[in-house]
Amino acid sequence: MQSDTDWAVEAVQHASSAPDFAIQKLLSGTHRKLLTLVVINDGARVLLGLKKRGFGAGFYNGFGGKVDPGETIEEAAQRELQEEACITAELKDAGVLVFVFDDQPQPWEVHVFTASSYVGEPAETDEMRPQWFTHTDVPFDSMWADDLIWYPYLLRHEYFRGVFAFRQTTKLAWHTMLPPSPDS
Ligand SMILES: CNc1ncnc2c1ncn2[C@@H]1O[C@H](COP(=O)(O)OP(=O)(O)OP(=O)(O)O)[C@@H](O)[C@H]1O
Repeated sequence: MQSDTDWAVEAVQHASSAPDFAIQKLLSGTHRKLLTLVVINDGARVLLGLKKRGFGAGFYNGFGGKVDPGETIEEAAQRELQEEACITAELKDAGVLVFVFDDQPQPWEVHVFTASSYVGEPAETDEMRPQWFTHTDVPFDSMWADDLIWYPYLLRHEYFRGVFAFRQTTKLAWHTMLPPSPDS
C-alpha cells in the first residue's frame, strides 16, 4: 500500500538542505506515529488550549492526540476534542504535518482539522485549559515553533502539507511546505 506521506519522503530527498537525520528517518520506512490536531476557528478567533501535562506541556495548541488502534483518524480527532475541550464539531481537513525528531526513532504524522462552529461549551480538563485568541493575537511565543509557519495557511483556509525537522525535541532545524496535491 502506498503511504499517504510519500510526499514527505520526496520532499526531504529533493531538498538539498534537509538534515541527514530527517532524510534517514523518513527513508527508513519506520512506522509513523499518527496524531490529530483540531483548531476551532470562528472566523475572527481560534480556540486553543494550554497543555497542562505530558508532551508539549506549557505550550498553547489545538486539541488532539494519538490515534488509537481500530480508530479512524477523524474518530480520534473527535474523541480527543471531546476529552480535552468537552466539545464536538463538524471537522474539516486542514492539512498534514510530518515531524521528524533527531532524538526519536519514529516520525510523526499529524492530521490537522478545523471547524467553524461546535456543540457544547469549551471547558477546562485535566489536560488542557481552553482560551480564545483573535487571529492577530495567536500566542506563537508560547507555541510549537512550526505553528508560526502553518497557521497562516489554516487561517486563510488553504490546505497545507509540511515537513519539519526538530533537534532536541523542540528546536526547529528545518522545514518545507508543499503545494497542495492535485486530488486534495
Ligand atoms: C512538534 N511540533 C508540534 N507542533 C504542533 N503540535 C504538535 C507538535 N507535536 C505534537 N503536537 C500535538 O500535540 C498533541 C500531543 O498529544 P499527546 O498529549 O501526546 O497525545 P495523547 O493525548 O494521545 O497523549 P496521552 O495518551 O494523554 O499521553 C497532539 O495533538 C499533537 O498533534
